[in-house]
Formats: sequence, C-alpha cells, structure tokens
Amino acid sequence: MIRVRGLTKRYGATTAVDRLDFDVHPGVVTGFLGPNGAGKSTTMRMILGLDTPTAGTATVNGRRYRDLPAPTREVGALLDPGAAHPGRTARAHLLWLARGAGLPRRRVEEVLDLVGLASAAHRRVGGFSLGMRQRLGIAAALLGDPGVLLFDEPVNGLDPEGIRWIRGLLRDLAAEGRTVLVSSHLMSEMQATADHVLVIGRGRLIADVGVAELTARGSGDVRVAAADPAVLAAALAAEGAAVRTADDGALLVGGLDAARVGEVALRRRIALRELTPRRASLEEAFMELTAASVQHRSGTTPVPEGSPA
Ligand SMILES: Nc1ncnc2c1ncn2[C@@H]1O[C@H](COP(=O)(O)OP(=O)(O)OP(=O)(O)O)[C@@H](O)[C@H]1O
Repeated sequence: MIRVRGLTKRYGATTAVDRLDFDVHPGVVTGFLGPNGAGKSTTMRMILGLDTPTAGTATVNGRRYRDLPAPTREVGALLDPGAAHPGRTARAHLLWLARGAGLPRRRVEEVLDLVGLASAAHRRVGGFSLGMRQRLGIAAALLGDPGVLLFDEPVNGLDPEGIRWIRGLLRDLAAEGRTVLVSSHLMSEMQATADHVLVIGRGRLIADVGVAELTARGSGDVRVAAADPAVLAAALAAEGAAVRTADDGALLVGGLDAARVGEVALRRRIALRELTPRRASLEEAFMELTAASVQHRSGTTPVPEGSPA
C-alpha cells in the first residue's frame, strides 16, 4: 500500500507536485495518468526516496522509503530502462543488484525466466533492443519479490507484442495481491490495463476514480452516417447539437441522444446508414477532465474515433 499526503515538490518557482493526497491499494492496477510535465515522475521519485519532498509525506507500507529495513523486498520500480551498464551482461547486472540487496543468486535466474530473458542472459546490455532493456528493468524491479511495484511509462517505445506482455504482467502482479502503480500519458493503454486511475495535471490531483466510473462520467456522443450528411449536419445544428465530421464522413453528434438524432433525420426524410450511441472512451473522459490543466496544447482539436466502450 502506498500512501501520499500533502505531497509537494517545488523546484525554484516551479511547483512540480502540489499537495497530493491519494492511496494506492493492493490487488488492482492503478494507472497514474497525466499530460507531460504533470508531475508523475517527480511523485514516483519521492515515493522511492530519490527526491525529497518540499512538504508532505509518501509512505510504502506505513514507512518512508528511507525508513524501510529491507527496501528491495518491499518495493520495486522501473524508472529508467537505460540504467544498466552497457558493457555488462544481463545476468551480471542482476547479480550485482542482488548482491547489493543481499538476495540469493537463484533469484536472478528466476527473474530472468519470468521476464523471458533467460536465453539472452549472457549477452551484453549494450546490444539489447529497447524492449529487452525494459524486460531487464522489470527483472530488476522484481528481484526482491516486492509487494509494491512502480512502473514509470513502461510501454514507451515498445512493439505490440511487448505492450501485450507488459499488460499481462501488470495484471498478473496485481492478481497476486501486489500494489501496482503504473504511470502513462497513453489513456488508451490505461483503459486496457488499469482498474483504477489517479489523474493529475500541473501537479494536482484531478481524479481518483475507477476506470468504469470515469468512462461512464464522460459525455459520449452519437455516431451517425447518412446518405446526405451535409443536410443532416445542418438540421442537427439547428436543433442545438454540436456536430463534427469523422475521417470516414460519418457525423459525431454531441448534445442530442440517438433517438433525437433519428427523429431529426426522419423529419427531413434523410436515410440513415448507421446510428450508434457511443460512451466516452477513457481518452475522451480524460481530455474533458484535463482540458483546464494541460500546459501545452496543440492548436487543433482531435476527433477521437474510438470504438464504443
Ligand atoms: N530536477 C528538476 N529541476 C527543475 N524542474 C524539474 C525537475 N524535475 C522535474 N521538474 C519540473 O517539474 C514538472 C513535473 O515534471 P515530471 O517529470 O514529474 O512530470 P511527468 O508528469 O513525469 O511528465 P513526463 O511524462 O513529461 O515525464 C515539470 O514542469 C518539470 O519541468
């Protein structure tokens, strides 16, 4: 269990983390979501004792990291996959870590197996792909068999097979009763992986909510394809709807439910090819939540074309 209370970090005039309060519970995957610069890495570094809070506390199993008697057996983390020495083999890197933490040699072979690196254990880390380096970083995090795990952007730069593997691993670790906190700016990834999300923007907590509840809270829209979309779009706009056009020419209608959209089309005698009410995806719900706290926004408004949840 991770507990954060009043956690604050200032760098000069920048407040990177601003009075955060949250708990991360065992047995579920908790996503830590926020746009770039929101303060996710800084928060994780403070939980791991790598940065000192300006104010507030972060504890793991009731103690600050530096007060844990055997930290590697209680908490493991993947922060920077580039951390291993390139000239060392994967096995030598893990043996070095195990020795430092007073862990037995056989644990190194176990974690190499667990992350699928057993056959590459004798190879130098310098020749590893990004995916292999991520696996090695995860092996290091799991070395002490800790009950609390933190992963900072673990899917960054991975191919679909690597992403699928990490997704399964995170879910398995949580199912074993561990506390799993995983940061990401990829909302779609969290929708597939997390049970619960903590959303932050500009160092502040915006939401601490179940994934199902968050997507239900988003406003959603209606997707409608018609023989004459321009006429239908004008008719819907006249009824007060917000109408956008998707890449394939279908209309995405906000502010009216599917029944009303159907009635408007019938009145104008416009044949419909599709009429689909869509729940907001996690990405859309997230965009609504963070719109006010995003630091850098592009000039265009994307039209997410997610499948209905
Ligand atoms: N060592 C530091 N010195 C000064 N400012 C820092 C330092 N570390 C982080 N910051 C600032 O704190 C803010 C939060 O950064 P942080 O890296 O925690 O965000 P993040 O949510 O992890 O984003 P990203 O996904 O881009 O890493 C940013 O404005 C960043 O520039």
